Amino acid sequence: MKFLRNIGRAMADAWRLTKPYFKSEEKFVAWGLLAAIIALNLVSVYLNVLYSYWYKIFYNALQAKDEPAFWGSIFTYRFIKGYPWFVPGFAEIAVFNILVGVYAFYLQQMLEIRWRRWITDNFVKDWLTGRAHYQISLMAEAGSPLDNPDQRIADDLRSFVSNNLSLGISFIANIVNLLSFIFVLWFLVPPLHIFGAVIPGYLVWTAIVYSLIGTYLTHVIGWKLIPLSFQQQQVDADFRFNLIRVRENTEQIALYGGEAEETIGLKQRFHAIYLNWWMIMKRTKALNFFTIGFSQVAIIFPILIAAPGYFTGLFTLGLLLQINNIFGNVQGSFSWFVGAYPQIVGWRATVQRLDGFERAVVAAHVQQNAAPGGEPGTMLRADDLAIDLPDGRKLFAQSHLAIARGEPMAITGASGSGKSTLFRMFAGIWPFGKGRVSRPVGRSMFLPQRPYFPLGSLKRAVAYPCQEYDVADQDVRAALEDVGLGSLAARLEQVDNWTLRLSGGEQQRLALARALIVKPDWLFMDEALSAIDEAAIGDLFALLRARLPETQIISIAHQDSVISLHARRARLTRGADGAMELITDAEKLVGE
Ligand SMILES: Nc1ncnc2c1ncn2[C@@H]1O[C@H](COP(=O)(O)OP(=O)(O)OP(=O)(O)O)[C@@H](O)[C@H]1O
Repeated sequence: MKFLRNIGRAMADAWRLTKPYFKSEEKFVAWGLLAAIIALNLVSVYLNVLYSYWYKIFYNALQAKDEPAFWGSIFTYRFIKGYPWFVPGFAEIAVFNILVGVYAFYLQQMLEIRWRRWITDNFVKDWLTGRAHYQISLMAEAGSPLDNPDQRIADDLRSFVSNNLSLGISFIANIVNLLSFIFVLWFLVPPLHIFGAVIPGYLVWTAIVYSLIGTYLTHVIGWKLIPLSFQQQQVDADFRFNLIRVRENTEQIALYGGEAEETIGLKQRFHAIYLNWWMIMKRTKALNFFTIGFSQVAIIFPILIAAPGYFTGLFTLGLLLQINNIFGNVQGSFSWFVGAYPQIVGWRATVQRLDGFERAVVAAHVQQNAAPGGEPGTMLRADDLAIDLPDGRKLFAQSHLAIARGEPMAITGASGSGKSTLFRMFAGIWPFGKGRVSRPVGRSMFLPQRPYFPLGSLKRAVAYPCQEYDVADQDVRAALEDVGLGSLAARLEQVDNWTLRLSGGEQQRLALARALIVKPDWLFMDEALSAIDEAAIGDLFALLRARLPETQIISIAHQDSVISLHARRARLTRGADGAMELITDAEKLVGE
């Protein structure tokens, strides 16, 4: 019962993931390809049935030493007496089999890549819209982690689509194969007379019992592979993620001389792969003993069952071998589950991981919507605002806060006091807390201390988050010149890992160039000048103000040289209840 319930749940999950594509704008192509693939597979079943009749003709010709019949069976069509259909020779069946086999697979691959493209686009979109990717990362800290979303999008989707198709199609083909051969076997073999009873289709019953026992035992031995396979995908992804971290932080690691530590860390990660793999190996060994043994017995089993009929003269050699072939097909189809078990195990684990991803994305959107919000206004304003940490601890408590347009404002406070988190709240990405935050109308831009650069050309790095094709080359060059990176202006097309290539100060200058291009109404800088040499800070700030006269600047800053550039100040300090509060320089605050 539990087994059937599990199968039902797996099918429901898989269907939920499958359905959208077959109802999408690509549905006609999808259904067309699927229908063609299934049709070709059915033709293949039909060719198999033809083969079984061909066997009989062929072996009877051999037994009768009938040379013309022998050659005829290889090259020409043969009409079988008593049957309403004809049997082509071996050559014709083989040619059709080749064509059907090649095109069934070709079309299956075509459907696979189209489906994968569609579902990957959708997963990427779901992950990136509504800041779900960020909320998912916060969920891990709030206690419901989703491991390696990248692997789920890249690897799990690939194997889901491919396993779904190959398992689904082979399942359908097997059912049709089974029904066709049961039909043939039932009528081909005379009923068994035993102890005065007559058992029609006794070989069919034998095949059913044999295969059901096989299926049941396979599941008993193999079901533990499902969680192990799930676990394997996770530890593999963890290991790869750690390798990527090393690649991305190669310079820091080299400077720290952290290679030995990294080696141990990677070894430990790999150890998790190793241990889990051992468990998979042991289970697979037990399963293989059974499935390989089962298939070995299946080679001889039908001959053993039918041989008495041959020896008593009831069957010709041709019929005996036909029965063997047909029984093999019936039993093979019944035992589909046995052979496909390892693939089903992988498929189930993949479906679980993708289902987990989808649920996490839904939860992430709910969490994002929980971020305090309010009607946009002319100023940045918060009422009854409280900010918590993901684990529920209180970080910031303030009933009221209003920042109007005016002179640049600097926000200061001790390390870890919550300045960046306050900015996250202003940006609307921090869901932990309550109150109303009314963000100013117009475009806001946030510059973090460590800028992010997408992989690609320098122009893409500067234009980000705008599309590089939406920004004119001369604007990018002018912005680079303005922020003192004129030497880069001639290299816009150069592709590099700019996070590794540029110095910390250059990276921050490049981020300022972005602000010059975007011209936001509100510019939030979170220690965005911290890596720039003291002598240049004043000039760069003056440049920002000159080029962006309409932009309201709010900076988080520690350095006096930066703070002094701001006419308005606010300070995060600990209030009476232990949570932080923002104390503003009231005289200079242009209030409500
Ligand atoms: N995603 C998070 N999960 C858990 N705790 C967090 C998270 N982000 C921030 N915190 C915690 O919230 C507190 C405030 O962090 P925040 O980065 O806002 O401080 P800050 O004032 O900007 O510090 P600094 O001046 O050092 O940059 C810190 O104790 C930090 O550990």
